[in-house]
Amino acid sequence: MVLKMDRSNELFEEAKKYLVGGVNSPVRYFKPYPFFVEKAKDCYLFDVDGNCYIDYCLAYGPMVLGHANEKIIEAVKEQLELGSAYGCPTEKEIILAKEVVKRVPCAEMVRFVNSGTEATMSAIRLARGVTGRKKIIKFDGAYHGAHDYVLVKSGSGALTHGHPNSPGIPEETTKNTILIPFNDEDAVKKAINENKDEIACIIVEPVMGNVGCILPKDGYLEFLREITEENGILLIFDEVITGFRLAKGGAQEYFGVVPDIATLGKILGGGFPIGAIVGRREIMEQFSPLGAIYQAGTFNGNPISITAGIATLEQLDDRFYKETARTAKILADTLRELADKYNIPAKVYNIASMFQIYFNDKEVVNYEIAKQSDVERFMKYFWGLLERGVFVPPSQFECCFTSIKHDDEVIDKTINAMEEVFKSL
Ligand SMILES: Cc1ncc(COP(=O)(O)O)c(CN[C@@H](CN)CCC(=O)O)c1O
Repeated sequence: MVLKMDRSNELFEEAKKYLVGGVNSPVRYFKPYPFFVEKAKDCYLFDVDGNCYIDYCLAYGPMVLGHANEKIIEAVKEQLELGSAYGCPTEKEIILAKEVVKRVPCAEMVRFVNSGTEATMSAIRLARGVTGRKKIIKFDGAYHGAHDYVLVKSGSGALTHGHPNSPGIPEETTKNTILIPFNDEDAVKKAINENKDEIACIIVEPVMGNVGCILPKDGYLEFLREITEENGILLIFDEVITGFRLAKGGAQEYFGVVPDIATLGKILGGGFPIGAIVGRREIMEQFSPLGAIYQAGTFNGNPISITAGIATLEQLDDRFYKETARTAKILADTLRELADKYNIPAKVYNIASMFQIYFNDKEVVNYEIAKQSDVERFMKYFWGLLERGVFVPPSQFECCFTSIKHDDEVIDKTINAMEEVFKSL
């Protein structure tokens, strides 16, 4: 079965002349060339060759209400008539900030920015400014956006395309970034003991969504909370993926562990650019203009993203969380059953609406093990699904997501496609 992709191929040839790799974000690039999207609605993407795909990528996470959500469109259309950027504060920023504070356990105050990258970059600066310490701990394979502090042993596209350590970052910067394996308590203790009183923060994805889907071991997040408190280290939960996805209050609510600072993005913008840093008042008030730690942005809190965010959060009700978790579990269980039925070594992980399969016979508890997965077999799985109208992110080191629009009929179609693919894996 071969997909008709002639127009995408033409566009790709044209795109490559002006856009590096024909794309504006490396994760969107896959060989021989990506499909180009014409439009999207609910759980579907429609490409320029007339192909329709059930979408489990959801633009790498934001589109949990489905594409072109009517209430978001209506709210944003109304706002567009009132203007799109004022350079002045608005009431809507208060409204959304209050909604975030209501949901996110560690949030007493909010600073809106325009991407997860800006959020984690500013959160790390905040931690360093507040503690007066230079060093940070991040975990092998974690991806916290594309900035200098964290592009070391990074996941997501950095790992997919073979450059987890990006060139162009001075050693003077990265020497302050301590790398350790996820889910390894001794490694944390050792790093802290070897860098006594020098570590400003530990930044962690509570569930690692950028090397596939790696869950924290029981008690691991609680352990991080305790050991950071004991050592005057600020704990940052990077909830750009897990925020508002695992629960209304994200991973903090789901696991019952409250960090000092959290970073948010993706879902919060309802399909428009957004990021946020949240935390306790005495920490957040050290940001400019009250404090000296500078953080700023032309489009910070812009009326369009804020409007979309308000319209999004109000739709994330109990049914949303129950349904998206149910469908993700059905698909994860299906993948487990198919791997057994066709005798293919695989491990499948799911939590709330997140799931991913690793073609690996070991339990995937960290980056090193994830990297041993059979990525060639994964891409065969990817193409097999795509040819059957199902789009998962084109990398073993990304995560799949369900939306509220992935109903039982869509799930059944997906299961049929998965069954067909496993026959020839
Ligand atoms: C946990 C986490 N933290 C920060 C970021 C950076 O957010 P953005 O700058 O892409 O909005 C991300 C971004 N995720 C990737 C995909 N896994 C974004 C996709 C892309 O780079 O195009 C993230 O997952």
